[in-house]
Amino acid sequence: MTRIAVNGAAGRMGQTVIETADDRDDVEAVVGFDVDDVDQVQDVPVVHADDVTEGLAEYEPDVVVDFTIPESTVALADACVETGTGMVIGTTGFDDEGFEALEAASESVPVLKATNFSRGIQALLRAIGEALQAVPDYDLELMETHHNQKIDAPSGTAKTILETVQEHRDVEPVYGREGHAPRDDDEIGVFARRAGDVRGEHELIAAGNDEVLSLSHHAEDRSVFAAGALDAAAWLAGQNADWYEFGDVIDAQ
Ligand SMILES: NC(=O)C1=CN([C@@H]2O[C@H](COP(=O)(O)OP(=O)(O)OC[C@H]3O[C@@H](n4cnc5c(N)ncnc54)[C@H](OP(=O)(O)O)[C@@H]3O)[C@@H](O)[C@H]2O)C=CC1
Ligand SMILES: O=C(O)C1=N[C@H](C(=O)O)C[C@H](O)C1
Repeated sequence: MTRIAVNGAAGRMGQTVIETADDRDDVEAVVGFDVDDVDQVQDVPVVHADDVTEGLAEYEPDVVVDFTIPESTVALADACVETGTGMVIGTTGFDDEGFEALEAASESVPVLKATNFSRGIQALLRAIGEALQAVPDYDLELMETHHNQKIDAPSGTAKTILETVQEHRDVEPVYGREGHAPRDDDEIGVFARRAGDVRGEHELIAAGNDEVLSLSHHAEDRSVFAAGALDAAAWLAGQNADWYEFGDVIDAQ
């Protein structure tokens, strides 16, 4: 049984992670952290984020699952290094400095970061290289849609899709278009929509030669991300200090 802590316990994803963990017998949520003034989420005690180091020392989780904001994740990394706790990071929107702080933590504790913990997105990422090989000169465009409370844009997943495309095609992102903006051959339009409570939709299209290829994914519920993050936590508990990705968990099956 892997003991997990949940950073951002009172948030949309934090609550879903705690709920999902409750239905499983390989993980147990033992403590949550949040800046919100809550004592517990479901039956899990919640400690204020200011006291995260003390909370980790008291409840001794193997791994912290983090869905918060970059500033919180970076502060959490220090506490994880101090207490020898592994990190599963779902938070998106890091700048270079934040990302480097997490990489530094992975020299002391196991750190697994993914912009999307759904297995479908992992499959989509793996399909990109093969698809682009068959349509080398088609126009590429990338779109994502999320709920109206999402802070960062484009989504972390869209950035990962873009990076994966760039491993196969030399394209430069153009974020939205306005006015006279004719398309260059080597550009990829990137578009972010925010509306309602859309859980997460991503689509990469490749168009040319009188056809349109669409690689798309939509999440129907946050529980898909929670399930993947918990699979990652159970797997990470047995790993040494290093940097890991969600693909490592899938490859290990
Ligand atoms: N990788 C993946 O598969 C997925 C990633 N995400 C990412 O996860 C992140 C969180 O998303 P979501 O759950 O929707 O966001 P929410 O805003 O619903 O939840 C974040 C929670 O963290 C709390 N919080 C803020 N600052 C701190 C802090 N310093 N310490 C501890 N907790 C803090 C927030 O409190 P308060 O509300 O008071 O600010 C809130 O309760 C986003 O970056 C999102 O993109 C989301 C879904 C899937
Ligand atoms: O904020 C969200 O909700 C989501 N964020 C992640 C992202 O930025 O890609 C993953 C998922 O799409 C939901």
